[in-house]
Amino acid sequence: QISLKHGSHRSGKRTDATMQRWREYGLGQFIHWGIYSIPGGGWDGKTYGGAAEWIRSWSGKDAPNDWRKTYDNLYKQFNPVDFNANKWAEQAKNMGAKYVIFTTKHHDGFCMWPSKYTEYTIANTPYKKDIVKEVVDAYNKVGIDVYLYFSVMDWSHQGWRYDIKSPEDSIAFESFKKFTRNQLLELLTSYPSAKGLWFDGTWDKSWVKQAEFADELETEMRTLRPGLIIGSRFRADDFGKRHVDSNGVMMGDYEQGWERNLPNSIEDVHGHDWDCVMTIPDNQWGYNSHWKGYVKTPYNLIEMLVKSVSLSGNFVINFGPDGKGNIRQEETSIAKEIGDWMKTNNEAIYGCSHADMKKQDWGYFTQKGRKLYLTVFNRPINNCLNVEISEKGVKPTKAYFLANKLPVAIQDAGKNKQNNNLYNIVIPAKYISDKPFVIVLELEESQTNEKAYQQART
Ligand SMILES: Cc1ccc([C@@H]2N[C@@H](C)[C@@H](O)[C@H]2O)cc1
Repeated sequence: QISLKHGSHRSGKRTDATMQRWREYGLGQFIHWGIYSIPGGGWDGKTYGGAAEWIRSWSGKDAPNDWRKTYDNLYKQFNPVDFNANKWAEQAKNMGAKYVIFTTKHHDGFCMWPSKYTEYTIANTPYKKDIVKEVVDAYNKVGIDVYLYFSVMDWSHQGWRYDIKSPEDSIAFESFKKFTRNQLLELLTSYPSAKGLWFDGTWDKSWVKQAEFADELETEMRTLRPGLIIGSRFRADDFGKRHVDSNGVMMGDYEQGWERNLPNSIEDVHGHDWDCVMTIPDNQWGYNSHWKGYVKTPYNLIEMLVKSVSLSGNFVINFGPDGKGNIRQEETSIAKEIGDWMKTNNEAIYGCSHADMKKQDWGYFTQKGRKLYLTVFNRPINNCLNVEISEKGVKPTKAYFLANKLPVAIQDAGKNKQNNNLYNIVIPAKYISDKPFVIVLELEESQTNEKAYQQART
């Protein structure tokens, strides 16, 4: 055990109601929207390869000439006339999202709210209005909780440094730390209904060296907003360790490392709360006019959602509106397909978590109380869903389609070598589905188990 002043201040999951609400979300929406959405990954008719929200950092042959100057003046033309936060919120509601993570400030430093601490904000654009407020109000109105994405790394600020290598650097970075604290407190006081902060841009050596400052700032924010939810990506410990401290204990309230990635087993989760944030194309968060490579289908995303919940995590799908405030057609149709699926099957998602069941090839288990939800992606040729119950004295008593409650047969398939009970859940051959479907399996303590309990009691 290494003694740490600025490591994790809590081991194990948070047990308060606010965190339980977070745990039950299942599905979230990420929105990356900012000045980078105007170029959309290209300029002067030429498109570039990297992630569109990083276009300010491109240079040389990878960017138009005189690019930095052009980029830093883009805000003067930012006027998203098609933006309608209520339309976005409605679409997210219909998709089945329970929370949204919205980019208040990405790495380029442009603020989508009228921050008092810099001129580089929405207030100084033709649009003028407070976009963060419009998003917070519209999403809250339809019952979707709002989380604010904030990039600590801020390329536009004079005091930002990648590393601190000289007295000048440390003086400059002190001004940057003050600025960062001011903006975070400003966000928390301006948008009191925001439930949490989703931090990014915290890998720079300069920031990793700020264990004490970041720890005190996190405490200050949690004091200002009791119940505030902050992930593992905000700060580093005394020795620069991030996400988990030098004793291997996670910092923050949930693991934020699953970016464009998913755990493969419950062991990978290490008992933490976690979210996976996922792009629809391979690796574009901000609007890119030319999606290159594979674009995930609604069913790829639904499988990732069900897999996330089956491993007790939340799944967050990213949308990148364009410079005029439109959500692109590909994202709209994906939101619709997922929403249609969720309307029928959301009972297998909301409030569900990992079931201590052996993973089967046909799909995933999620669980809520004594109900198991079997979401089938790979229907077996013989229509038998194998289920193996290791918990002694527990047996399935009822099985039915979630969609229409029609019963499904349960076959006792004996025991395996490990003496676990095997069952086949038999899908009627005539049942046809071109979409993943859910079967509910109700479990009960079997009589033998209760009898044993009775004997023990007399
Ligand atoms: C190497 C790398 C740094 C930052 C990112 C940012 N995190 C995502 C949530 C997006 O904001 C992306 O720009 C992605 C990859």
